[in-house]
Amino acid sequence: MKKSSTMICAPLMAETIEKMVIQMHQAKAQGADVVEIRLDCVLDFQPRNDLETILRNKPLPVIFVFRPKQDGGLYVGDQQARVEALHLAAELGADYVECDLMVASKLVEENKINRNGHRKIIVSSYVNGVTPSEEELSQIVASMQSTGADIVKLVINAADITELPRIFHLLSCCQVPLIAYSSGERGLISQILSPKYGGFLVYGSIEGDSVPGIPTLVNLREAYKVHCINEETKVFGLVSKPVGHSKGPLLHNPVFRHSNFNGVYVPMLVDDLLKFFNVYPSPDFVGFSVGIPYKEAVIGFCDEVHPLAQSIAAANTIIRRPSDGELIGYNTDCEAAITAIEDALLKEHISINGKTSLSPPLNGKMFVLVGAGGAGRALAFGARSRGAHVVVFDIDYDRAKSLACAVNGEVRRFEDLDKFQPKKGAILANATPIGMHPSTDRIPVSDASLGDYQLVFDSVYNPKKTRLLKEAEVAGAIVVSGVEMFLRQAVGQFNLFTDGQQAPVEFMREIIWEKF
Ligand SMILES: O=C1C[C@@](O)(C(=O)O)C[C@@H](O)[C@@H]1O
Repeated sequence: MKKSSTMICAPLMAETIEKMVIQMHQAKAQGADVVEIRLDCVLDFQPRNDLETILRNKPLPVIFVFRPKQDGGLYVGDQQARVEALHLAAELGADYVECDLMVASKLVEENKINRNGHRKIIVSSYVNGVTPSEEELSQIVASMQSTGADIVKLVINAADITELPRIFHLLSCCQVPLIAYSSGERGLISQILSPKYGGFLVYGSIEGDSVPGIPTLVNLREAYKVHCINEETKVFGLVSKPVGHSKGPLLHNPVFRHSNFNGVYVPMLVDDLLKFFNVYPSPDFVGFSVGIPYKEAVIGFCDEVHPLAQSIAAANTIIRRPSDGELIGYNTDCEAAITAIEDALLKEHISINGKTSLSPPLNGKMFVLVGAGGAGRALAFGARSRGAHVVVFDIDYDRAKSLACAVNGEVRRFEDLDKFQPKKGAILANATPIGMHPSTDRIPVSDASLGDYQLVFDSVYNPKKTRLLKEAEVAGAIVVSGVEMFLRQAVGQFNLFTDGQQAPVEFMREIIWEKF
């Protein structure tokens, strides 16, 4: 059976009917296809009057929900009154009425007797604890369907991203229209990818009135372009922890659309890499970006590693080879960061000398690196390959030492960073997350020492201009934002994700600098 396309539903939880009416119109303007009216949130609810007002003013199809306290709603009154209100909603012409299993059979029965055409009953259930197995989930849905439900809704509370493929399986196999998802950051992709697996609808909140655990309508429409997702859509995920700071979805998704490439890029909050790669072997997930803190550890999960990533011992990109499903690791950070720094030095040279320099701009320079993790390794190898002398600082001295050794550089104690005297013309590069959103007031080096550097680079890209860069600019250094590295590594990833399609670089640059 071909499933119809997934709708976007805005749950509305205003306290007055007047506000509900305003919000229904806002939801429509923000791209909702249907609204859910939470009757249990309305103070002093007057069933007939209030339902009629909603139905008279609705700009979109309406789902009425009257959720009791035990299911996470606000209604504490009499059960009979609740069923009667829902029944009245159906009678007055609601498009959908949602109820819990407890009252489902009663409502379905009454609705059948008075049925007049299209109103539909959604029967919902909340599953707490670990997500049940695929078989158990199918049984739950079957028993819910046996109440006579037109649509079944299952809300799961996954504690780990590795539980979500069970939801995907359920959605793709289910014969009855099904809403199934897990809320929260760890469940987010079960919502975004619902259209791929044929879900009946996904939820998005209106701007300024966010609902915990679900994305906003604008996010669904604009960041994830969920209306463009279908069965064939290829999924790319950012494997990271934390992941919420990433601007990757805001960049990759519009670029996929712009290039007519049927892909979606989603944040994947991964707690355990081993469990993750065991549970996500599906060919639907065709590629990954890798963020903190996994760039080094993922090397161990790749079947093959590109020589550059191998020498750096860190990957920020993984592609699942279509022919055999093998995972291939790449590093697009290295060239991204180094060319961003080189271009800024070349530009400076031209502005001072009026002509371009013939020698590689990093050759012979001191490159002071703070942070010897995955991003730091890429910077160190890149700087070394351009002839720079690398000095490494990290709070983990042994980690700094082993990186310094690998690039024939020097290691220094982290405590000595502020009083370190660099050579004239030295570069300072921050490859730690210090200063990243939301801890934007943090800085890895004291501002007093910043004037000693010719150029300061920060791999942090959110915010665009970190405190480190602001202070470095005041101290007179050339500054290079992590945004430039982020853009360039994403260009490299686009080429790999799309099997060689040319990235629309100018379009990407515009998004990054103007829309972020
Ligand atoms: O370092 C970064 C940033 C990133 O992790 C993100 O936050 O989107 C994505 C990675 O591909 C990249 O190497």
